[in-house]
Amino acid sequence: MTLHLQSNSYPPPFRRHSPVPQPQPSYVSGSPARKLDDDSGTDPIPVVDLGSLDQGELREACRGWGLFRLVNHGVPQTLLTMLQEHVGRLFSLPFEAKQQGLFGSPLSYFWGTPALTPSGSALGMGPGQDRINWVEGLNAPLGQLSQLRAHDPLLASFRDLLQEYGAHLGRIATSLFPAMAEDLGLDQEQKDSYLSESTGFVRVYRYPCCPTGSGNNNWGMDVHTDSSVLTILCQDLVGGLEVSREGEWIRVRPIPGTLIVNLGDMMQAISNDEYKSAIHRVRISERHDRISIGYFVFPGEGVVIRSSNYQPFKYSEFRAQVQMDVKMLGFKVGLERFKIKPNSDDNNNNNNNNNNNSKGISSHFQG
Ligand SMILES: O=C(O)CCC(=O)C(=O)O
Ligand SMILES: [Fe+2]
Repeated sequence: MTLHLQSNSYPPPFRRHSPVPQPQPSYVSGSPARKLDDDSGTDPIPVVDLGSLDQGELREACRGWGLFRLVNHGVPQTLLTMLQEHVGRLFSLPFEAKQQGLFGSPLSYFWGTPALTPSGSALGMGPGQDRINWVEGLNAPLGQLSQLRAHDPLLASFRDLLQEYGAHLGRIATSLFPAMAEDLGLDQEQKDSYLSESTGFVRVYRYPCCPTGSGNNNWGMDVHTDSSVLTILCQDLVGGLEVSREGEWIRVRPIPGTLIVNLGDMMQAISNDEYKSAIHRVRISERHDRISIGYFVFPGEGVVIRSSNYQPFKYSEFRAQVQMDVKMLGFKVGLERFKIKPNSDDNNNNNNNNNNNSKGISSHFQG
């Protein structure tokens, strides 16, 4: 009975590939760690300690990687564990119920692609996008969570956990950003407006396992950059996140109790390309479903980003352009659309139609 229910929890294309699901690995730190993705226990990902922020380390990580591991972040381990377990329970509910709006506004359920419209529904696939991503998710705008009519205790406790988690992540983002702004020499107005806690949202994901893993060029999430200023990820022990560095794919190993911060496109633009928007992807596990929780934060509503490599633009314009590209071309062109190109008409005109040859690496986006 339980197994029957669990296998029906998957979106149909994932079912025939999903063997009897394996038990979810526990996220509990301090318990004998099941290092599912690990053989050596270390990786080269830079570490930043939020408890005693070292400007030099932060600077190196932002300039060289666009991604780092955050320790001493102050989010209680019990909260991380409870949220992970809760997310696992929500995704094990029957697929049809999830698809038919079981969770209710402002939560929205999606699968097959992380590219969503601003209201949170999956964006239709464009011409080049015939492959689905092996993922299902729930989008949760933190500012609207109080509107959630939690008729079910499972939903009510999910909302409470998300609110508590969101407050912590807002604290982390607003502690990290001023240090980055300082390093970049931003003025006070830019420091105050380029990251706005009120824009934060959370996405929770389940990546179903697949016996062939990513062997058939099937990805949990295809190679992409995030559109955010900052993204902060909490992953379980299954692993699969990979970041590109100097042309090499590097595994971002799951280490209990740590979070992963990655810089998004808005941060790259704000920094005039001094910082990198991390290019990353998610590999599918052959044996275990994977749960992860992403927090995304953006510039304030209506704020114009100014930097010498880019035309002045608002995040809302960037997002609209990305949506159009994904729909029309099947992939995200991203920052290239807004880049000022020397000796091109773009400098005198708008450049929105001129970059169809510059295929972005990203097929997906957040926002
Ligand atoms: O699940 C992960 O580890 C990464 C998710 C991700 O890249 C995204 O949501 O943009
Ligand atoms: Fe991402």
